[in-house]
Amino acid sequence: MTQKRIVLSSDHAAIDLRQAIAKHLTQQGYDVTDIGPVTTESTHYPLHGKAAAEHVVSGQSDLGIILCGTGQGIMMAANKVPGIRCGVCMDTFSAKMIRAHNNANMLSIGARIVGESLALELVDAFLATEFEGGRHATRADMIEG
Ligand SMILES: O=C(CO)[C@H](O)[C@H](O)[C@H](O)COP(=O)(O)O
Repeated sequence: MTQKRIVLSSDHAAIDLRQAIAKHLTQQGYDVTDIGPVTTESTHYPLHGKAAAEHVVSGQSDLGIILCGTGQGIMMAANKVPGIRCGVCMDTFSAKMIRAHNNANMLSIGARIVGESLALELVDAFLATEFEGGRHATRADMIEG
């Protein structure tokens, strides 16, 4: 099944890259919900990671893409929400594999590490890949605890 509804969020470190991703996905026909923030005023990544994660687990979006300076802090915050499996990716192989093997429902990107061109490739790889299930479902289920 194609996952069409995508929620985006970030902290202040990733506003421009997040908006470029939103434009890219909208052009491809995805139903994008960008929950901000919209200014570069300093903010707190845990708030935005949690808000995007709750958008996914509540069923308002199928998948989420979140960003902060490194991608790490906002990923940690998202993963605290039960039902979220989020990984930070800097290469397209990982972006595919967190879907294929880990059934990740969120992707995190570090805007102070990854440029726009690679970020769009990461997003495309993540969204184009389906979970393979089988032995990977057994393992993904074990993560839920
Ligand atoms: O990368 C981050 C967390 O993993 C966030 O972007 C933080 O905001 C960063 O650590 C600190 O950024 P700041 O602009 O120096 O406040």
